[in-house]
Amino acid sequence: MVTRTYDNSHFDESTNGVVVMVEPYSQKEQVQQVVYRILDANLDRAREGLRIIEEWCRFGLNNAQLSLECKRLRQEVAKWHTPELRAARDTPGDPGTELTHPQEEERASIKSVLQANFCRIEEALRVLEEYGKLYHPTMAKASKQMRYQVYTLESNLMGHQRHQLLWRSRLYLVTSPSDTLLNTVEAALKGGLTLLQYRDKTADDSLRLEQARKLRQLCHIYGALFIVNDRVDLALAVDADGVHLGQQDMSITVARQLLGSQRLIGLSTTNQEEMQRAIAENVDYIGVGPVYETPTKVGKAAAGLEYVSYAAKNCSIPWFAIGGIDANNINDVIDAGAERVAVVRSLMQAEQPTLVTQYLLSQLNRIKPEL
Ligand SMILES: Cc1ncc(COP(=O)(O)OP(=O)(O)O)c(N)n1
Ligand SMILES: Cc1ncsc1CCOP(=O)(O)O
Ligand SMILES: [Mg+2]
Repeated sequence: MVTRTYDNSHFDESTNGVVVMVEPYSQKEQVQQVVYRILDANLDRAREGLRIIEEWCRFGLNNAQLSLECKRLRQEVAKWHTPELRAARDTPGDPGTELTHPQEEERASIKSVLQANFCRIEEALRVLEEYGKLYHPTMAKASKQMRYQVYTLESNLMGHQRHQLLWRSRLYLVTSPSDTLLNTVEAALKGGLTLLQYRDKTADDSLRLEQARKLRQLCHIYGALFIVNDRVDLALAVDADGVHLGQQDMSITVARQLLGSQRLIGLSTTNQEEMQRAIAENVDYIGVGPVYETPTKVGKAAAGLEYVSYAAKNCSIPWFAIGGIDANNINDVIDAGAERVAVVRSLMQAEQPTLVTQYLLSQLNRIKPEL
């Protein structure tokens, strides 16, 4: 009887404790076995993660192109999962099956599910690349290539999600400095807000960074988009969904170079020429206003409801009417053609931001509920 074991002594109950001839694994074979187990586990991990992403692309987004890319990657991973690697599996002897982190048991949103699984796939592919070098150099190379393809998939998918949510968003809250900043924003998010801009023109950078981080986290939990006003560096530092720029801020070309194609760039416009230029520059959305004069933007002349009507007829990208809009006049702005509005005071100074959010949204949703 030849029994393989990891150590050199072996007690076999079937022979009543009589030590039988054991042919131990050589050290080289033992190491090989461990490498095979690592490869087996990580091939599984990468494939499972890809399947989770694929399900969202297919059923959540109905996106054939993204689904196909997941499937292709999954099949490429499966190609490397040979019977010899599968044979090395030892689930009962794997101490890792019991280990979970509390964060794995709870996810705040689809975005968190996707991000956690992208991390999982990328880690698994990195492991396959390193340990694959001990197995098959071609596998190591293929794993590296797949990891870069997964980064691209992640960037495309996250960009797609952002754009979809932007198009669906009808109400945009632009913040102003407030002692109750986080509470007010959270109340609006509870009311259904899906788009937030952090705007503070006076705070110093350390406070801006701290507040932007907290707001980004809050938006993440509620599945809302988080945009930073004026500052591309701050947007990148907190991994925001995008930036909002004015006509006097950094150029769109430079901002796009810094932010890439998957993050959002919004631009303020006050007239037809600025709107046409913004569209030509491929911004993702524009602000249209100020519709009314407003103390939030002192000294800026109103563009009026005429400009709102022009936007309704001529703007091919999402646009948000902004400036002096509140619960009393929102229907005039809607009647002029607006489907989306941005507000500061109406929500930041509201006693009940959740209710005001719900009311503004209910008015905007009256027009085309399917947006
Ligand atoms: C949605 C939206 N529209 C317009 C503005 C104004 O931007 P800008 O002209 O750069 O002025 P500041 O906000 O920087 O004072 C905006 N912030 N958001
Ligand atoms: C930032 C900005 N840009 C054009 S109007 C405006 C401020 C809008 O603030 P409010 O909603 O309080 O009138
Ligand atoms: Mg600005």
